[in-house]
Amino acid sequence: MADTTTGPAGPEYRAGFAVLVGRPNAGKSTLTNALVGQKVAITSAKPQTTRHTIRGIVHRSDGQLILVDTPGLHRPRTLLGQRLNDLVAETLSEVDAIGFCLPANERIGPGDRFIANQLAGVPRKPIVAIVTKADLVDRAQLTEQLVAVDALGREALGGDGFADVVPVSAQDGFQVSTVADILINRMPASPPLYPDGELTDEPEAVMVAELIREAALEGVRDELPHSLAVVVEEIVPREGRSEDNPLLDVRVNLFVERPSQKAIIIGKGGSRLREVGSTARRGIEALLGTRIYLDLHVKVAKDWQRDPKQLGRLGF
Ligand SMILES: Nc1nc2c(ncn2[C@@H]2O[C@H](COP(=O)(O)OP(=O)(O)OP(=O)(O)O)[C@@H](O)[C@H]2O)c(=O)[nH]1
Repeated sequence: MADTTTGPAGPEYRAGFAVLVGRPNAGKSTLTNALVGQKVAITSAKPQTTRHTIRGIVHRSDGQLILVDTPGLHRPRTLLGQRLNDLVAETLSEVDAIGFCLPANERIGPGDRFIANQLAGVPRKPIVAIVTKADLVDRAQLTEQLVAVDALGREALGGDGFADVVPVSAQDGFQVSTVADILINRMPASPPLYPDGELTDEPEAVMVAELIREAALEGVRDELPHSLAVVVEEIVPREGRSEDNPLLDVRVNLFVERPSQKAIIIGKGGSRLREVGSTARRGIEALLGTRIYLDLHVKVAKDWQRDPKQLGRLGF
């Protein structure tokens, strides 16, 4: 048997799972990308350690940090919100550390307090407060926010509060490696859980949907935050193509809630949708390693967030 605490860098090697939580727009996805340093790549290796979607893996000589997904912690206003919260609670109980993201440029609000109180219910888990978007404030404001966040931790969690409070800017790279240091230090001693170079094990269709969602939201995030669902209907090889020149047909539906949102996605004369299509297509071709024909349809599914049947169809 191999020594289970020895990794490439010797006995100090650590590996485990972390999740980033925080209210919508807190900067979780941007920080994940900055930590991982790349977008997604496919992997076939799947250790049986987690049932959750892996967003990315930070590989370092002293450890490995596996960032699992949480769809965001929301106040349960809608049915979708409740389902998300159940999922979040389950994820929180299974990770080794939690990173709680709070933007430096916004006052701590009821949404943050709600999440802090939820975190207080997770037993004996290191919770690191990450003050994001540090580039948007000056030093004095940043200090003030760090103090306020520290106070929130003491108030909500009791005792010393958060395990750490750290500022970061994912945008200009300030302190990104410090955040990785702090989280890796909270991981158990363990050999690497994934081979190097493998970033996520999301099924291809989920990653295809994510690339399209990202392209579709680019520049219009404020207008369409949680009202866009992307469903990959099929990914099939085009018939009659030779083996050395394959083409995949990728058919995708984008669901929005209102005709006005459909108009935003499509743009004047379809110009925006064409742009979304070509941006997403480049990403998908790189991901799948083959040329694709991308067929995008935008549909209105009224109030889909509140309809259990629709939720099932959309994969929630
Ligand atoms: N200036 C600045 N902007 C940032 C930084 N990190 C994130 N942002 C911006 O903040 C917005 C929200 O960032 P996301 O990473 O999408 O936030 P999120 O927490 O994943 O959001 P949800 O998916 O809604 O939960 C985006 O417009 C980002 O470009 C940062 O370090 N500096």
